[in-house]
Amino acid sequence: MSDTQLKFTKPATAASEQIFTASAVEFLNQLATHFAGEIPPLLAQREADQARYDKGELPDFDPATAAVRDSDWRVAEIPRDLQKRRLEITGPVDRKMVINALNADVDVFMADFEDAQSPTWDGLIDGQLNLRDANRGEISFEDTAKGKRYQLNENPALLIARVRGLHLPEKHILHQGKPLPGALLDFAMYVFHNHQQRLANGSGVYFYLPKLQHSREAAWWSKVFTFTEDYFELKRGTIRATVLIETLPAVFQMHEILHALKEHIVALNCGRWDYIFSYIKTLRAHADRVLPDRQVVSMDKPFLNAYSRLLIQTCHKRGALAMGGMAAFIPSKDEAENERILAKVKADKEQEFGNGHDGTWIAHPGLATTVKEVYQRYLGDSDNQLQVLRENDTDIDQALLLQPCEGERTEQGMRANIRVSVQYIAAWISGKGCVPIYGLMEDAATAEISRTSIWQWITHAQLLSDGRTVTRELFESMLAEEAEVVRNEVGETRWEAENFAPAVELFARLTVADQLDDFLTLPGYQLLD
Ligand SMILES: CC(=O)SCCNC(=O)CCNC(=O)[C@H](O)C(C)(C)COP(=O)(O)OP(=O)(O)OC[C@H]1O[C@@H](n2cnc3c(N)ncnc32)[C@H](O)[C@@H]1OP(=O)(O)O
Ligand SMILES: O=CC(=O)O
Ligand SMILES: [Mg+2]
Repeated sequence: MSDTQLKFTKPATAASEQIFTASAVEFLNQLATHFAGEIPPLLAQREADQARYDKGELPDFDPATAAVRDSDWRVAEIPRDLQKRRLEITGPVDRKMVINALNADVDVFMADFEDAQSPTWDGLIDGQLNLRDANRGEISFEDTAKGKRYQLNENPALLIARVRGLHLPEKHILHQGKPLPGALLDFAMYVFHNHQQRLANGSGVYFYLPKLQHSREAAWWSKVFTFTEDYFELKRGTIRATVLIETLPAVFQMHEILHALKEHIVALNCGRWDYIFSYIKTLRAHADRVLPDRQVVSMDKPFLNAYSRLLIQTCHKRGALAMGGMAAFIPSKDEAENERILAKVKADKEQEFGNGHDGTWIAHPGLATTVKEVYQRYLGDSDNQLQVLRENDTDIDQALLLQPCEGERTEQGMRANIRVSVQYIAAWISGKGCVPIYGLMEDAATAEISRTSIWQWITHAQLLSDGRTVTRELFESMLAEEAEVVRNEVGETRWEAENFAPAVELFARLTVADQLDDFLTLPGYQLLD
């Protein structure tokens, strides 16, 4: 410990001392020393790729790795407890949510340090403690206001932790004077505090990896996993990953990503919301591929259905599971409205299981029964649909994956994007990474679609359905009006206490900028903690 190159910028607390023990810090220091320095070049490569797309090139399959796509190989065998993942609930890592999710009628709980989690220092530490306690079966929670006690039921769901993306720094720990990559921190502490318990439970240490853009990033994770297994003298493959295919460049790299991680990977997942965001971001300079209203961009659109089918074809050929994604609807207390919501969720999940996905996501336990009925019809007694090979899907090429999405751009759609962006950014910089807004689950990925859509409409001077051109001035006048709408909706007390004014300011700045900011969470992070 004495030669650690890590410096903590926050004073220790009773909670942080349980996570940052001397041996945990030593492991983190080792990981950072070996691997943190490789992240800036990986991020620089993303920028270099983007510069080519900005000059007119389009993402495509890489001819240099044709041999990986064309040759025969399979990923390592999927561990028994990861073969049945028909329904997964996701949620941030706060204590009540963790217990409710593990008790839900689902196979897996994806505990999220990413899209659904605003990375406050205290929230991250609590999250690690909550997952440690959950793995030990020792988690409980007392809601004194409601007089309700929460504890784990028998046979809780299987826990998979999602770490932050490679772009997000952790400013409260410096390594050699620079912020540590957030992903390394989340990964290191989760492995350190849980590997023994999870092995004792007869399982392994399981992760979701978000927002990869290229197989070189998967190769980096493979090295991190291998190093970690050697460090703790764990059998190769104790650590297993599910990789989200949720960036446009990554859809052209799926075989390569599976190959780079083939000793550790078990599945790919259609992270549809970030994928749509990435479509906007990657093709920001392409005026012929501007997306319509967010509500129109659903998974039955040809470019998104092709993405789902190609992911299934790729995974099943390689012996990996193909997970579906998140329908963002959440239940309503209004009965008629709830019926409409459940019908939409059902239709969405029908398409996924009909395509051949092995499982899917829900954001709320109230959707479990509806989705269960769907997967039971497709899977019967089977754990998964690995036998669905989609070999006849020869139509999926670059043109289809990038096909422009038809649909209107409306004033109503633009105003909804504004209100959602303001409310989500306010929540995020107040420490809440996932919130219900107008009947939808909004998290970092869905909110990114709202704010980048408007940037794209302004940048490419799009026409609204009423004939008006979207300009900065139009946006600014709508923002002033919609901010007032939100202010009336949330009330003066919340407006003042929950960072709505800084949210409006940040959102306005990002939306009228000449250059598109890659992630709202990067400038947002400067306002956090
Ligand atoms: C694009 C992507 O990356 S998707 C993945 C990331 N996003 C997510 O994980 C979203 C997870 N979902 C959520 O965070 C929540 O459902 C929200 C914020 C959208 C809505 O939460 P709430 O406002 O609490 O909903 P609501 O009041 O209907 O909740 C009812 C109960 O269900 C529980 N609940 C709701 N969602 C979840 C969940 N995902 N996991 C576990 N429990 C949940 C609540 O804790 C509450 O429990 P209680 O009755 O014991 O108090
Ligand atoms: O992480 C999931 C997504 O849809 O984004
Ligand atoms: Mg995502």
